Amino acid sequence: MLKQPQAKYRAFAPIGLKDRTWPDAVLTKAPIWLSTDLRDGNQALIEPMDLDRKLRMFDLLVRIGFKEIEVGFPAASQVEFDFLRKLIDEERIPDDVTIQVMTPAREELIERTIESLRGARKAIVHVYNAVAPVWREVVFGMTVPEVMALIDRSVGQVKRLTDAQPQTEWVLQYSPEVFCMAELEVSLQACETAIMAWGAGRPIILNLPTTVEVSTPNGFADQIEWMCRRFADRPHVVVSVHPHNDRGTGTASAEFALMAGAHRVEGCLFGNGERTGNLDIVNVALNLYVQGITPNLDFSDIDAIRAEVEHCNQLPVHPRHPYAGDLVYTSFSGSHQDAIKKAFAIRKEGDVWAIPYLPIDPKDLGRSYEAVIRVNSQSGKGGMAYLLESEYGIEMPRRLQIEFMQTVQRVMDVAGKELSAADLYALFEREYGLKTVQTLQHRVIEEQGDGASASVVLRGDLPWGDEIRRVEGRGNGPIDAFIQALAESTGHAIRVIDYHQHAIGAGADAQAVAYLEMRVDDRHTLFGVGIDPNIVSASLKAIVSGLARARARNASSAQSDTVAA
Ligand SMILES: CC(=O)SCCNC(=O)CCNC(=O)[C@H](O)C(C)(C)COP(=O)(O)OP(=O)(O)OC[C@H]1O[C@@H](n2cnc3c(N)ncnc32)[C@H](O)[C@@H]1OP(=O)(O)O
Ligand SMILES: CC(C)C(=O)C(=O)O
Repeated sequence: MLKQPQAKYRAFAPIGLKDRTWPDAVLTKAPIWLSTDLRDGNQALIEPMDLDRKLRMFDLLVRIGFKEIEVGFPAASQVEFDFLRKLIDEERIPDDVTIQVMTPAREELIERTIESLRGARKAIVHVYNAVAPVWREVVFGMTVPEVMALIDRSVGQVKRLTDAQPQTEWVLQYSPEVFCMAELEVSLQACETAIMAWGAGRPIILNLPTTVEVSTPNGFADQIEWMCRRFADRPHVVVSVHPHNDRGTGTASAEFALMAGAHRVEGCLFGNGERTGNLDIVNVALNLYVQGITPNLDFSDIDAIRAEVEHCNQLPVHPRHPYAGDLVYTSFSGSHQDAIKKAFAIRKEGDVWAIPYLPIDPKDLGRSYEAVIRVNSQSGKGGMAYLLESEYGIEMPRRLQIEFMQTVQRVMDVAGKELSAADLYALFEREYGLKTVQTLQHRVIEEQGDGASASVVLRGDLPWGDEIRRVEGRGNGPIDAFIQALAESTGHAIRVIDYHQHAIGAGADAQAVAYLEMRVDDRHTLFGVGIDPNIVSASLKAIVSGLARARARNASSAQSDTVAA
């Protein structure tokens, strides 16, 4: 790269619209959308769509709800021509959908284009020619008056030919190509020439492209506001924009242009198109949606739409693509997961959407919450707890989350890869001995005391190493009684610090899960977890689980003492 890029590149000269109003405008409704997937998108593919893929794309666009679809460049090739004929001859175009076709301002191509539309109910003929200085001078070798004469001649020809096919309802679209790099007066003159040649008062779309994006989006917005002012009082003129994405700001250009007064937006699904692509219509439409504006396009099953587009274009959509990528609803980082989990926990059906880090409810686009949180080495307890709760119904108390996360982190540091909900549950089962702690055969006998001092006696068979010990204890409840029994039988002193319990599942399959934080032998503070269909058994298992973990810690510290010695 150059140390002095100014020697090679020139900054975009601001147009200096001092009384601009667009920055204060607020979007309140969706624009008219035109999909150019079958034209600008198609012309940029490594392998342009064949007939079958074109038909699939057309049907998809209709299903999504596009009312204006640019179906191709019929003079460019036989496939394009045949595709258009198929749509018309087989009456595949719904009554509320208007097709658009594109042609350069060249006599023989205009003729074939109008010919290709014979029998169409309604059609937009899209004529374009470049108006910016470099194109005028280098590509066409034309002066400004010569460019205007070309427009006048070409649009005049379109008018004559379309007048001769009165069974079709015709609209002209004129695009001053590379509008964004042209002098505004020249673009205006080009548009006025097209209007006059078509017939003042007849419906016309003036389509203003950033054929190659060259400025920050505010520059484009100034240009659009300048143009819109000139057409403000002409109801038959629709001002359209056609942004590309060379600077990565196609979406912003479209949105600012709408704020600046444009009525219509052209683009492609997921931003396919020349070079860095056309404007991504899905992006702009869903940006409106999350502002509470109906976009008039339906992306309820965005994954199916994406798969169909990937098939037609033979190009993948990036996993981080706005709204549609595989990873865009997934949080890996701990603090994000924590915030999402907390917000989901208090959210009620019908609430306004206010989930941190998730600008849209994935369910509105047919995505599930399953992939919202994924756990890797960047994650914290919130994400881990969310997965265990959403997939296994485990509602860990906060201090247990902190404790178990240390185990998760140790495993993660070694494995270095993502842990699924199933991996986490397997780890949880192992850590708290959920499979190994056996059901304790027990009986609880309530003793009637003098009112305030009622107590219970618990008798049970405790699996202890290879033997089964008969234990008995008395306390103010089954947990207390069991702790007394354990102290007598095993010598371990246990004090319960905290206790949580809830049900998992419902009906006959319901299980109780108990989480007990305990102090064992005045040495270890830790949790035990027990799951059992019986509430008391779940608690007793939790105590055994905690005691087993404390004894394992004793054993491993004894081992390291031996090694150290
Ligand atoms: C910004 C855009 O996306 S514009 C859309 C561009 N899309 C396409 O080009 C896809 C389909 N195109 C094609 O199949 C072919 O290019 C065709 C059939 C249209 C024309 O093919 P060819 O006649 O071989 O010409 P070629 O492709 O080389 O185009 C260049 C010629 O067209 C002229 N031209 C380019 N754009 C225009 C225009 N809008 N109006 C009039 N003439 C134009 C050029 O000046 C050049 O003319 P020259 O040969 O006299 O110097
Ligand atoms: C609108 C047309 C001419 C176009 O595709 C462009 O300028 O990018």
